[in-house]
Amino acid sequence: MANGYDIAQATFPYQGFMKMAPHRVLITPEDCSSTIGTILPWLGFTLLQFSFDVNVVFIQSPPPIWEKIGIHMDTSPVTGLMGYGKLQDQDMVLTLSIGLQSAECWHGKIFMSNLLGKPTVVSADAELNRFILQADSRLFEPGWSRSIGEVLGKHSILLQVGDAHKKMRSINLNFANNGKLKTPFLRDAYRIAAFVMSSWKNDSVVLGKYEARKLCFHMMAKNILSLEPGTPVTEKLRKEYEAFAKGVVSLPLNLPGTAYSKALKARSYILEVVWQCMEERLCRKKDVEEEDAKDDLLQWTLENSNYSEEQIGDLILGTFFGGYNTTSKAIALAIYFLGGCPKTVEQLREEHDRIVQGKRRGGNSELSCDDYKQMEFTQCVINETLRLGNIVPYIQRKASTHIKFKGYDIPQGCNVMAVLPAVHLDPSFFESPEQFNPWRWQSDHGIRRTNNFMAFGGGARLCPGAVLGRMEMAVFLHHLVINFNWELAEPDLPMAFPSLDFPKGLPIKVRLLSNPQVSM
Ligand code: HEM
Repeated sequence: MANGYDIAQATFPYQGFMKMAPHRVLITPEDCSSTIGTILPWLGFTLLQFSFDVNVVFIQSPPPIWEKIGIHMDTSPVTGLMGYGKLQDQDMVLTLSIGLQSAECWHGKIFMSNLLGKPTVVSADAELNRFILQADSRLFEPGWSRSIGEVLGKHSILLQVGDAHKKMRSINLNFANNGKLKTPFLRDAYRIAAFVMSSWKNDSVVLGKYEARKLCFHMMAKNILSLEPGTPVTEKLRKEYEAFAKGVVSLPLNLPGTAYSKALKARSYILEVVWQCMEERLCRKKDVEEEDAKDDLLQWTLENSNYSEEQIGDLILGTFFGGYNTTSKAIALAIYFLGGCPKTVEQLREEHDRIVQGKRRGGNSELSCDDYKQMEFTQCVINETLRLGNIVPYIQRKASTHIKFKGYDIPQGCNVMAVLPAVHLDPSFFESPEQFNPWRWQSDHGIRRTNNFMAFGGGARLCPGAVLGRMEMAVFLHHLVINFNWELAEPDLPMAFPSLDFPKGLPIKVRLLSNPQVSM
């Protein structure tokens, strides 16, 4: 790849699923019942899931014994729940599960395993993944883990089926509709990104992960509850949301100190804030003049749905989670990838400098919808970040009925896990998949389209915030490249225990460009 940057050579651990071709799956059932095959994964899994902070420390200092016997925990988002290693020179992958069979054998791209004690069909196959995503909702229902249901709430959109799902989805689609993207969202993202970066001092170190989270949090807080950045209520809510987000994918152990129990506490606090906002709005409703009415998700839902207090709470928590967690991780990953790829930054900067010059000529200061449309290379960078980054590494469903697919039987009631990175990192779909290469997305007709790109899911549950998430990423990158140079202040690899994160917060050293393009 002429322009590509080889992430693999930059010790970026994203190779996990590429080892998964059937002929490389060599562990036999007998090996599975060995001590290494059962105790280690079990122990590993328990510890890893116990608390996110413990996870990170644990992974960063693997016991030397692991190295000796040739097992290393794969810290890649690709194999979030799995350990990968070599035993007697044979590749093996162990699924880490708490069940009777704590280790399973891998047999090709579609296989049965036992995850968290539940029989699960794991699909690393592009066709089956598409089938799962696109299938009629009568075939598959949501199969997310208990922690998701309990932390996000029983009315969460991720758990809804049939008409209840359609109804909640239409509220989400209305929230993130294209019309809003053109004006309020673009304006808010522009201002909030400028606000976030205005505190970056020349030659200082900032934590990229938290800076990205600030943008995404404030975007959601403003457009969901009309909360402005910087107020005490917003800041307290932001802290609680961090705890909440960490517990969504966690072992449902309600013991003091676990990510799960912290998330449940945070959930109660956030719901109190939401309900208080609701009450204020309902009390003021009659007195408020039409033009003073809030234009946010809460107001829209109050006026246009017959949802209960509980349903509104879960809707808001879910939209917040969807909009805040994923997009901020995508932005942090983009900062990380771009930091190692100066050619991309150069081309990105050219694109954004051109936009800024155009704006100056037209006498505008903020970004317009037409400016956004010109960000073609930026969209390639975003696609590539999402392909390689795999922020949502898998999608969980449950077979509602007995399903046959290409000679495989999926029993009714069985969990199904569509592993998205397996497709995104498959060399038959993406040449040199381990390379961060935004140019792969360019084509003579604009941005290349492929049904092997599944970062936003697909079908009836396709992410309703995809366009909004992309726009936030683009606006953040706009401010970043036209104002700053940056580099990693110290090594910090993205890890996936249990969900993608930068253990040190992605410390980057930022330098103001000598001719920054906008005043912040
Ligand atoms: C880069 C950013 C994002 C990524 C990678 C992403 C990814 C995804 C994926 C893969 C799904 C499908 C889940 C499934 O099939 O069960 C999904 C669903 C969802 N996303 Fe996003 N998302 C992003 C941004 C956003 C934003 C900004 C919002 C907020 C408006 C949002 C709200 C949602 C909601 C509410 C769902 C559930 C949809 C349903 O079940 O019908 N997402 N997202």
